[in-house]
Amino acid sequence: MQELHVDLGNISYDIKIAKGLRHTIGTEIKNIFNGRKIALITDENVDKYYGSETEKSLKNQGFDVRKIVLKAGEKTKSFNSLMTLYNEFIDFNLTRSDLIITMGGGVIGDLGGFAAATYLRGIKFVQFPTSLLAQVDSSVGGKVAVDLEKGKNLVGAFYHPSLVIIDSEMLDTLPDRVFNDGMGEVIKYGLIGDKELFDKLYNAGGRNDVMKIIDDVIHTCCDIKRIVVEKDEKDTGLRMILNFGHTIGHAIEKYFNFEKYTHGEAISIGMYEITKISEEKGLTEKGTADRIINILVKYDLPYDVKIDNKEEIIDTISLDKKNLNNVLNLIVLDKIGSCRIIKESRQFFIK
Ligand SMILES: NC(=O)c1ccc[n+]([C@@H]2O[C@H](COP(=O)([O-])OP(=O)(O)OC[C@H]3O[C@@H](n4cnc5c(N)ncnc54)[C@H](O)[C@@H]3O)[C@@H](O)[C@H]2O)c1
Ligand SMILES: O=C(O)C(=O)C[C@@H](O)[C@H](O)[C@H](O)COP(=O)(O)O
Ligand SMILES: [Zn+2]
Repeated sequence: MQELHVDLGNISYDIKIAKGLRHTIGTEIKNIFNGRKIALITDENVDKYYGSETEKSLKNQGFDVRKIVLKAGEKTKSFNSLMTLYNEFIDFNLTRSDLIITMGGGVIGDLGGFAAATYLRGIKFVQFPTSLLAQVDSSVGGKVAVDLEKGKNLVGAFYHPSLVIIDSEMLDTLPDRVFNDGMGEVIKYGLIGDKELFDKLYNAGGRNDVMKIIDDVIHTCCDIKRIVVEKDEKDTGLRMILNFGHTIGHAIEKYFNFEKYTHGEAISIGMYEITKISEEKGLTEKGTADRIINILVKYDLPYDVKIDNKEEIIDTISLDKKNLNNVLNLIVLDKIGSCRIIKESRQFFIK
């Protein structure tokens, strides 16, 4: 088992990473929770593979479990789903001494985490991430949210889990497209802070090679995120680097109505596009954008996209949460493995 401790004073928590950990989830939960009721939130795909085993493992420890299964996909990260969850919690008489577990990808983690942050003004929750993206990124750091029609994660909170349980064997049931989507965020970690990780992924042959070193890859990404979040929990400075590629990426997701591109795909385009611009402006080492294309192609990730209405993208960028007083905080690479935050206006995106 590999373990990390996110040190945030009285809201600190552990991240546990081990193959097969799902089989003992009941015991892991028993170690950190002495209440009785658990609302287990998941989606229909994850439920199909892991729903009954997880429920059984929890019930074997004496917990009273209510499994709530939502539709899969980004559109589930909505106020409608929140209402469904709140109503289920009330029906189950879930109280502040009880627990929520989010078992799924980033959609279930972000939505269920926000439900946990707000129901009864906050009840304890555990992240049990099942997609690559959720295991390397979204389950850690406490950003929980829902989307609005106007954009991504526009309503949310910083609300940390009490524990993160990661079993990389669960990635075996991921469709290739979803696995590669998670690789978008993994590549981000290499680009912003770990050239060695980037080189490993660049030289790997694809999914099978990555799976040979998967626990180390997950540990490396979670550790980078842990260090950043410990220094800037509330995203007022350093944490913005975790948003590399997201200014454009989130706008692309929204432009295509959250249907055409997944999050990892959209930020892949965002990472390439911003690097192309920053390289042209002499802010980034020459050749970096080409290396980004090469690695994205290896994982079947897109890097460019035809946009008819560029104004709309730029308007959405104005809603980016890193914008303060009309100043855009953008993340650009110095070179692979190193980045910085720059302050710009929307002119940056207009040639
Ligand atoms: N909070 C954060 O810090 C943070 C970080 C990165 C991304 N995000 C958010 O995460 C979301 C994307 O997460 P995602 O890519 O996990 O999407 P997702 O939750 O939609 O999962 C992707 C697909 O994989 C399926 N799936 C998940 N685990 C599976 C498994 N083990 N076997 C088979 N199928 C499985 C799901 O049912 C879904 O169809 C976006 O909303 C993004 O904004 C949040
Ligand atoms: O944890 C962070 O901070 C991140 O920026 C991680 C991102 O990968 C993630 O997509 C996050 O949800 C984006 O946050 P937002 O503040 O831009 O909504
Ligand atoms: Zn992201």
